[in-house]
Amino acid sequence: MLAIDIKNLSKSYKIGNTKFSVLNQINLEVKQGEFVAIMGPSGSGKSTLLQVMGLLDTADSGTYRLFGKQIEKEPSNVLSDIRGSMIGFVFQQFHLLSKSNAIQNVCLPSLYTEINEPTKVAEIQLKKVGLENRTHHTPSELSGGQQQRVAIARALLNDPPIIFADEPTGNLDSKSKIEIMLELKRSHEEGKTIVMVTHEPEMAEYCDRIIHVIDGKITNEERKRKSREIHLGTYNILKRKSGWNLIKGIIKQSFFSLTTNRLRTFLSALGILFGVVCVISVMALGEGAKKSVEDQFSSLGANLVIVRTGGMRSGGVSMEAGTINRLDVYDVSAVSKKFPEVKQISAVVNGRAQLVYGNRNWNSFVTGASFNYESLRNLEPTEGRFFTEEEDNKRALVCLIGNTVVRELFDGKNPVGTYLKINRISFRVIGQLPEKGSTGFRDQDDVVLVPLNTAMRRLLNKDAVDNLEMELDPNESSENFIVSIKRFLHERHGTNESMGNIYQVMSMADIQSAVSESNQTMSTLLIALAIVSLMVGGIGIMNIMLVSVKERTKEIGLRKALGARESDIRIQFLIESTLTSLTGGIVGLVFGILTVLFLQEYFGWTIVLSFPSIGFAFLFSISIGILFGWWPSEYAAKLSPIVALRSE
Ligand SMILES: Nc1ncnc2c1ncn2[C@@H]1O[C@H](COP(=O)(O)OP(=O)(O)OP(=O)(O)O)[C@@H](O)[C@H]1O
Repeated sequence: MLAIDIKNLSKSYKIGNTKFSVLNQINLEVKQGEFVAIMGPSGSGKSTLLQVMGLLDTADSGTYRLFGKQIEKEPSNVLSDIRGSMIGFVFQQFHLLSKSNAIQNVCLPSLYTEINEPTKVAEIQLKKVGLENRTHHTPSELSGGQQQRVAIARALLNDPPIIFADEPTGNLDSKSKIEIMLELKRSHEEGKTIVMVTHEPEMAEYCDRIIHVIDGKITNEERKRKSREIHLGTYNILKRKSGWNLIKGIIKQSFFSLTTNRLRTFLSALGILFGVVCVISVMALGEGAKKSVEDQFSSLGANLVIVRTGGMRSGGVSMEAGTINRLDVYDVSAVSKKFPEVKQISAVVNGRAQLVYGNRNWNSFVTGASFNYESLRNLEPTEGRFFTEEEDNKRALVCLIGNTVVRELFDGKNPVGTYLKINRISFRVIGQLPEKGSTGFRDQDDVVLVPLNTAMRRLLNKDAVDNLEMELDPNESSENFIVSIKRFLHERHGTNESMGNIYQVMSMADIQSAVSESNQTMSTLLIALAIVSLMVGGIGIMNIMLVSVKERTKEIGLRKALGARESDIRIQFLIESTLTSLTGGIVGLVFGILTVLFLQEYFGWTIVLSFPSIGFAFLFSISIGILFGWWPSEYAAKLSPIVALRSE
């Protein structure tokens, strides 16, 4: 069986609309075990012929059998597998990976082809080429001759039956040229078929046979010596690596490539990092805002509805809310009777008063309400007790005070049992109200609470009440209730809608859902912005990946020459972009959590860090890596091996 059997092979290159014929009806036979040199003037087509024979390029017409296997119609994956298992390449420019050391470079083919104990084989090959003391040197730490010897060791790793060498001595000094030729000769003596392109007659002298090519045609042949006849029979093709074994190797390579280019990796991960910090913070703040709104409203009381007297038009003049009080204490029983859905109700009066304790003064807000105000407004005292119905009926001089008043007048000490002057009247403090916080425009803890009748008759001198506050059955629609109660109050007080918005009714549940809705809109908007920033980060990754593909085009060509399939290259670049965005995602996650904790600690903002938001940011960053890495990976995968190897 012939090693190479070429019949009527032609190839042309197209530049613009013009076709240039490079190989013209080539017929060539190379026996197993031959050492053949191809010579000819520059531009005659020697390298093109070698590349077609090495399956790095394809011919336009003609037939080609390599060790009996018909090549022309094979798909690119099969060609990759044949290159990986049957062919060794030695190039003029060595094509070593600059960041990998000698042993790593020699082992590279084992990434794609199943080779037994590749490191051991690599060490043996490096020893054979006299580099046993240079195994951990990178190409920049080796001479040109030594680099080419590493490349020869690499070409021999998979023990291929044939080696294609394109000007292997072209870049070397005369001493190194001889060393390299001796290495090739040794391989030849070990049974390899070698086809070498050279323009140096001295180098061709090492070969058995010289083929002269001029203008894409074989013009003549010279036989230097008789070749040893070798018959390998059917060559036992090495298997391509597959499954986890293959992926594991590619992941290792990706890690290596990312860690040897740390700055580039860091810069491309930066966009994702900021994006994830934004997503985490915005989601935590959004959830926090939602929670604080819920807390605020639940502290106001369950399903609370407040009726207050609004403005009224008098002779065409609109008057301010609360100008005319039409509500009275009798409305309480009337409403309870009329509306069974009202579970409890209290009349409320408000005013301001001067408080004096010892030599301290404080102007505060006074509220008068019924004894059931405790359950209506969730006001269970933190110290002492609430006033009773009896105390309300007797207009007792007792009060409960809010936290701000306790702080201003009592230095935060328990005030229960002391006497406090409210508008010069002495009241006994019977309880301290729970903390309610600020609603934004009013400090709800700056308050003194007294029984309704005490407030109306002894403190504020009011006949009318300011508000009716009630708890509505949660199963009732507050919308219908608001309409009914307004109508009822108009009827009771002889007023009507045309007189103005006399009764203003607020349902806390409605207000809460309105506030939550606007919060939701705000956080959706912010999340959208954060996602846009992640996208921008993704575009950053894509740009850097594209630059990286361009920069590493030769490396891609080399990997393909050594047996990498399109899918292997695609996976490698996809893993690189995904690992980059994942790194950004993980670091962003840590910074995001720290940012959120910082905001909570120093600004006192309510923050809710939820696992779904962390998971979302994490998964999103991986997806960005895959999404934006796809195009550069596809571009790299589709590069033709020879175009990639020849790129500048
Ligand atoms: N990708 C390409 N596109 C267009 N023309 C090409 C391409 N590659 C090679 N050529 C042309 O094909 C011809 C043969 O090139 P090839 O590299 O095979 O020649 P060679 O004999 O090896 O030359 P040298 O000894 O200078 O390397 C040259 O004229 C070259 O310009």
